[in-house]
Amino acid sequence: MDYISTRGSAPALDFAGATLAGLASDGGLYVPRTWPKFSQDEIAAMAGLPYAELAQKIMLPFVEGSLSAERLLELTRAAYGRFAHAAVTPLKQLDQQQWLLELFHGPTLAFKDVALQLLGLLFEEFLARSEQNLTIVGATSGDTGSAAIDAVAGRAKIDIFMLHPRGRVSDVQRRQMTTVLAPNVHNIAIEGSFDDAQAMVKRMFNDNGMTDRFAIGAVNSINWARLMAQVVYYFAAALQLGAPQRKVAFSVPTGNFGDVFAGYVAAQMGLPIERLIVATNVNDILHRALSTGDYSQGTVTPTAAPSMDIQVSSNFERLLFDVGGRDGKALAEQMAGFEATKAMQLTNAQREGAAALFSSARADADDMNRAIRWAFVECGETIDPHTAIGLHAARVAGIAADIPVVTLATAHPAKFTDAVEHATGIRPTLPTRVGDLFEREERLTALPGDYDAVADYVSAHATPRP
Ligand SMILES: N[C@@H](CCOP(=O)(O)O)C(=O)O
Repeated sequence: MDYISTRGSAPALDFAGATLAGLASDGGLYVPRTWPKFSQDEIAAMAGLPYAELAQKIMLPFVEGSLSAERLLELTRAAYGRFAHAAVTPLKQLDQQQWLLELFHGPTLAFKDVALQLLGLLFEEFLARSEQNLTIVGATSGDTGSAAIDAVAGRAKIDIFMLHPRGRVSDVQRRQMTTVLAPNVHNIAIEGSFDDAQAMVKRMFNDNGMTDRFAIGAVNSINWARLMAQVVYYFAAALQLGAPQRKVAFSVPTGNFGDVFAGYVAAQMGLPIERLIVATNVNDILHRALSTGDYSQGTVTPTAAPSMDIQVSSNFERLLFDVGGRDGKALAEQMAGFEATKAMQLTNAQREGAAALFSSARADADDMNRAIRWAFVECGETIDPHTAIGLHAARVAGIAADIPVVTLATAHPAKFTDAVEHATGIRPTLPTRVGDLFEREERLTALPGDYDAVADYVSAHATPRP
């Protein structure tokens, strides 16, 4: 399988190359040249497989040429062996129609572990084949940071620099990053929003002064390997609910559009998905784009669901590319317009292509609190604010009663104790596997929201190319 850029001019790469490159050199995102397809019989035969084996089957066509089937299985077994639930992503029934897919049983209690545990191993695998080292530069609104740090802390040939918006992540989220004291881990708290941090990360990939000296790598969902690993749990859930004979809808708490784009990929591969519901908080650029075609960047409003406090959703570019006819040159112009004006109108083809599978809903703080309370009182489940936004959207989406609707439960409620206590009156406790998080020493560097300050810091601390 080879990978092409959404902006049409970067060289095509194989899976190993795309994984190490992260972002394409023309500023675009890598996507597979074609979508691999499974027949309905092939999908039916996957029912009941252990998660690591299912993951190997789903991902094998994407890694062809870079990993053997046997090696991929070793890596998926190692990655998912660290999860605290035997099913890895267990499914829970809430009522006749609503289900929760629990994605927070990994080491850092969020869905990001499902992909990043594997990505850490893939980096190690591919770096061992060459002289190359990797300077990972990432941005986080809360969950990616700790999951990425856990995945690469102490690994040879890797430095990681993780930028988070100062004061805008929960205490648990911050401590999960800043208490990892491995010498290759660098936490940077910047003044500004996640969008500011993400813009700096993307700029660094195109800063020749940096890329000449350092092999910059990505752990955000701009890295294709992240999305590939997230496709698996859509299959896992749908198979348990009767796929491929029965269609399933998914509601996805959405910020950077990576998790829900993985659902789109599952559908392209043949999984019968009724609808993908994009759930946003008041930072609703995606809801506006999908419902009116207006993709214009608003100001970020801090909320109790900080991981979704995002107004520029990187992976939306992958969808616009695919539903807009895969015209890299046209998309490069469209994205250049967005970068210059912070606004863009979807084309008719893009709107119609997206509307065929996606719908969207926006939840404010009241909607979110009501959903937390409903799950708690009516179903006996404690859910986190992000999951609650997904559940709100799932319940108002108007999906036919005979179609199961699965909300992706993206984070453990104990990552957001104050918000959950506010809605339920009960303070959730951290699982023991997280350990003494609040007793540990923290280490972080505060920097202004200024690209040059961040680039100087990275230059001073990263290992140059050999
Ligand atoms: N919600 C994310 C923001 C980054 O998203 P990613 O999926 O592109 O890594 C977070 O929690 O950091």
